[in-house]
Amino acid sequence: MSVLDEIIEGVRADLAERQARVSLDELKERAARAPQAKDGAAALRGENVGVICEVKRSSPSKGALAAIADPAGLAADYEAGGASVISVLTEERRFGGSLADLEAVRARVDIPILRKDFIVTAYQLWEARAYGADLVLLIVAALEQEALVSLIERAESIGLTPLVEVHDEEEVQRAVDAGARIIGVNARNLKTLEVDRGTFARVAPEIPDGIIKIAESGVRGPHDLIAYANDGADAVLVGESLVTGRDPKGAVADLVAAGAHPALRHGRG
Ligand SMILES: O=P(O)(O)OC[C@@H](O)[C@@H](O)c1c[nH]c2ccccc12
Repeated sequence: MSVLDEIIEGVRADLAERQARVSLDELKERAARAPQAKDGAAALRGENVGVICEVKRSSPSKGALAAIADPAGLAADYEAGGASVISVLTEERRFGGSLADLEAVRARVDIPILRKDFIVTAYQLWEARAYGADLVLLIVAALEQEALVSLIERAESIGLTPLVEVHDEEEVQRAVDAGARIIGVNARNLKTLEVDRGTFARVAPEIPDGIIKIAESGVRGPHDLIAYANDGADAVLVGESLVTGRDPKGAVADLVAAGAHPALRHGRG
């Protein structure tokens, strides 16, 4: 069984428990009371290279990264540094996240929030909305094509913006066929957990114009953002280097400043 399969097995077990506790109707009522979803695509389509900053305590590849006692405080630092979007890991077993983290971050920041999890059913989309997310990650490698199509449609119908994650050219084709408008190329292979920073440059040319392109994983600082931007990234998604650094706000500000450099505009369409 691959790491991805193992993660999803755990996610399904935890999901079954929540479904037994909270009915879909209750979730929908809660979603109706949540603040209206913000436009996630608009936040990523700006002139400058956007920076999606992640709240992430641990990962299957590295184990514990940072305790993050105050996820909302960290997210507020990201926002103050100029982040376009906050990504909140809600997977519990391997990433140490929770819906409580999502809720706390929502209460604190005004910019759009991405729920980062392994979404396999519509119930999780309603959770995302109920706890204040504006975008959701949908991982092509984790979903049958039919499920991918229906989750994209359902997400959009309840106001969520799907960020569809791919790892290779074939998955780009599936994402495009399924109607993705934002595609994230993850440099970390979820089956082997290895990071290959060349993945984006290889895969991004297969993404049609008009679709927002995000480079995910492996950004250590401004030089990696610039490299991804030169290969056509509209935004980058950064976790580890921010949560393990001493000055998250300053680190985000440095990335944002690099992403605002006029020279980068030529490489992107
Ligand atoms: O910590 P990094 O290397 O900066 O990567 C962040 C993000 O790309 C990574 O956390 C991620 C990308 N896709 C995912 C899917 C599930 C969980 C996590 C992820």
